[in-house]
Amino acid sequence: MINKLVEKIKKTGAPIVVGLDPMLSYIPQHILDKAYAEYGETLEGAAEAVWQFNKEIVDKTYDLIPAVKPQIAMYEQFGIPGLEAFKKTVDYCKSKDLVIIGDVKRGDIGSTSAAYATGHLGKIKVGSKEYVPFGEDFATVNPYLGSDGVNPFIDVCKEEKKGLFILVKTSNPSSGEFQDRLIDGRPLYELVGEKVAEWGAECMGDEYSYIGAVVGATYPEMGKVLRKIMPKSYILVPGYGAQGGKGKDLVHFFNEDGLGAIVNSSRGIIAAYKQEAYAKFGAENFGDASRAAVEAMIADISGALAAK
Ligand SMILES: O=c1ccn([C@@H]2O[C@H](COP(=O)(O)O)[C@@H](O)[C@H]2O)c(=O)[nH]1
Repeated sequence: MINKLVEKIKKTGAPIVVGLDPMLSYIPQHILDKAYAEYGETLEGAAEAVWQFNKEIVDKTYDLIPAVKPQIAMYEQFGIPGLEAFKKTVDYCKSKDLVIIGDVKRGDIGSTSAAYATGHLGKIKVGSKEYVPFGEDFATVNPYLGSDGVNPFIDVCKEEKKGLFILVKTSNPSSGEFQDRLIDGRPLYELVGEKVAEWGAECMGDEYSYIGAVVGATYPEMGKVLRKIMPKSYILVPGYGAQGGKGKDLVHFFNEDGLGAIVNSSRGIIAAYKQEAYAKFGAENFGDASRAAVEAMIADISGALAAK
């Protein structure tokens, strides 16, 4: 799957991911009204609105982008209907040939990680039948339980040709509380980065490893150091747009080949119609606003890379 991701990035010229993080407050009223008319003001109604919202955004952007990143928390908040909307979204994105990064941030003791890995990246046998539970291509993994919490994910990736993005340095303001703590004079995130490079070396695709890392756009200096520590790992970079990251901050997340990083924006794309810059589209045309925001993001990042 890493080969497909790299190929799609080269083909689109867009090292970006659209984050499908739907909140009811981002969904235009006409979509909510229609879903509630059909299903009532219920979890089912909310999940239907989420699905219709996602579908329009995917329809308006899929030809520009290599990948999407549905954030499972935004679906879990609507319970079982929300998870059904997550699965429907994954399947729809697959039908559009997009690479799907499940932002699920899982990780536990080995036996539990194995079940998470099966659920998100693998297949499950039930009697004589085999099922694909959620079917993402990549999953985000929390490595802070250590190798035995990560290895079951790697095993499923090897079997299924899938991939991981392992949390190394997260984009949030307090990520330094633990991740920047010094151990033998080195910040913890660097040690985790070294471990990602080690795991990744055993899991090479054609050019890059299918074991990647998450490093926040909000910490460009650390991104520069981590790029060197993990030269063959793709870096998923959240924190662009709504969290303040800009193209010019991100150039050192990329390798000299112009590859090696993929930048996520969620609210900045899916709720673009609420921003002044895209207000002219109006809520009715929110998908067109998202498309314009994707185009602006591509121009920002490729402009910054060209000026590097
Ligand atoms: O360090 C991290 C890891 C994951 N995320 C996730 O990315 C998106 C960001 O959303 P925006 O609306 O573009 O801010 C969201 O799903 C986070 O859970 C992150 O932000 N930082």
